[in-house]
Amino acid sequence: MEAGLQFAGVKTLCHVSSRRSSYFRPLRPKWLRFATSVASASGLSHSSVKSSCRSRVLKVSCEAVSVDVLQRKETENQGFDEAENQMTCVMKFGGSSVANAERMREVAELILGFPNERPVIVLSAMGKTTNKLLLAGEKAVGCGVSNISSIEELSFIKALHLKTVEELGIDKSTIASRLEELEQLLKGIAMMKELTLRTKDYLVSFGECMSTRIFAAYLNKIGVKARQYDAFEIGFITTDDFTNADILEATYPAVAKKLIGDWVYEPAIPIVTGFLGKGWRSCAVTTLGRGGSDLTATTIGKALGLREIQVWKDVDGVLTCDPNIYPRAEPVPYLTFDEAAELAYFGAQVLHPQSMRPAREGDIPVRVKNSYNPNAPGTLITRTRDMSKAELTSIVLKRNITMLDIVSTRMLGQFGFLAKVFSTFEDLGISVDVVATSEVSISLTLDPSKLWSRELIQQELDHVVEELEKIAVVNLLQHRSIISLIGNVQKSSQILEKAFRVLRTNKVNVQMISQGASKVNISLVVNDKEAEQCVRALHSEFFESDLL
Ligand SMILES: Nc1ncnc2c1ncn2[C@@H]1O[C@H](COP(=O)(O)OP(=O)(O)O)[C@@H](O)[C@H]1O
Ligand SMILES: N[C@@H](CC(=O)OP(=O)(O)O)C(=O)O
Repeated sequence: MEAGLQFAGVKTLCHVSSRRSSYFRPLRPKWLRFATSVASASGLSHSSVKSSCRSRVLKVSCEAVSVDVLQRKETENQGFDEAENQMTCVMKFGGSSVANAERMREVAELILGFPNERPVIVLSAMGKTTNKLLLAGEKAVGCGVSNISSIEELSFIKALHLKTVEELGIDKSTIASRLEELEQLLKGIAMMKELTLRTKDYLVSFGECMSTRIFAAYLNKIGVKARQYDAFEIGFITTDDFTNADILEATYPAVAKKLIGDWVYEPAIPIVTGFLGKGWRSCAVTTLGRGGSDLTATTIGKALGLREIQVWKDVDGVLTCDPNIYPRAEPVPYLTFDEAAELAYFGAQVLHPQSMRPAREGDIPVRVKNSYNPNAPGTLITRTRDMSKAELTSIVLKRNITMLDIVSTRMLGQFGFLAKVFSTFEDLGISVDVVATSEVSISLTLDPSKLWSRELIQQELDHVVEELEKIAVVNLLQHRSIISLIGNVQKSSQILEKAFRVLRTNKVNVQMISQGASKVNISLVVNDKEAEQCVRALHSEFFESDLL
């Protein structure tokens, strides 16, 4: 029996007989995953996969072929157990999961507790290191070069990392040069008296660069082969939007090629920095926005075609609302990618807003788990789920929103009004979140993540209003919140009936309502001051009324 990897023009790249211990065992999903990874690693997009009882054929859409991974193994003429033992999943651990030496030990144990998995590990910076680095940078701007070593946050970061290294019994040299470089960088910031977005990204990268080095060294020390990777060195190519960069397509084949190539050469658990990338023009370190390690994990999952992506947090999964607002929030067992994306986009801090995109594209399940309570089932996020009994899944709050009411000054029926409004936002580079329209009026909210990360906010808003006032009467409303009801919008009447009953009882006036095209989200805009109380009341109604 033969299996083949074929490329467009039906060029056979290699045939491997099943008599030998082979790369490809026909009809096995593992084989198919591997072949897909190799195609990706070679920069080839695969267009179709065929299978028959005699062979599986992977067709790809271009002829350029460089499958060095295969060729190397063929010449070694070995069995391809490593390929059979491809990496199986990605496990991402957030800052809270790797906050100190004890937590790192527990995470190592947790990973080793899955003997059937061969994971890629993605780590965030230890504990609150990212916040501390940013604060240290801000202080450095004004404190003078000679005072750098007395910045409290720098001392804290040094002490935390050195203590961790010592407690784990690994060599100080693992991070010593990083700490020295960090101090030099802060001196540079003090000298320049400025902290640009580009420098901010370089500054925060020290967090992930140190946590991954420490963890990889610890695994090696306890006899588990591990290899540390800086994402910006292995093909995480991004836009040059410092502090909020987007991952570019070129990332997938590059990352697959590097990780699979190294694994095949000598298997070792990859320990990859979350959150970081490399700007395609600047070649400087970029970051993917706060919480961006989730996106690193899903990107690797898609790049390698892994079976599962796990994100390990400090809560029992995605909850029915933010536990900081309402501690009785409950874990949500199942979500679709659409629900999770909407939930993340509308402010649930538990997942990075862009992180569902690669998982959805690669159709790879995402499991949100608690590293403090590994036995809890967590949340499983997949393409589809049984919605027949689902009503509301989760309630999300996004605070400090700016809302605009725009009413056309022209006659009813004037075409082109909406186009003019949106082209104004496009010209000013401002994204819009929630929209409700009639023919001559439009209410919308502005995306705070795009807006608040910039300076000159008030001037920008004034400018927006000035531009829009050329065609409309504009009312700017600040200090609003969006409450998003995520769930089965096929039951929207039922959801709205309950929601409005609660809001009426609480004497809350809804200022705008919108149901997104994704059909999983109804958004309500209310005053900031009333928002938390609304979320608590809605939670009681939707998730606890059975208990009363
Ligand atoms: N709907 C929600 N479900 C779960 N956690 C939420 C939700 N909304 C907000 N959170 C907060 O998100 C935190 C987990 O996200 P994050 O801090 O990014 O984790 P990590 O740093 O471990 O990746 C939780 O501790 C919780 O306070
Ligand atoms: N360290 C980065 C990236 C990240 O993803 O962190 P966490 O997984 O702890 O949210 C941040 O704090 O934003």
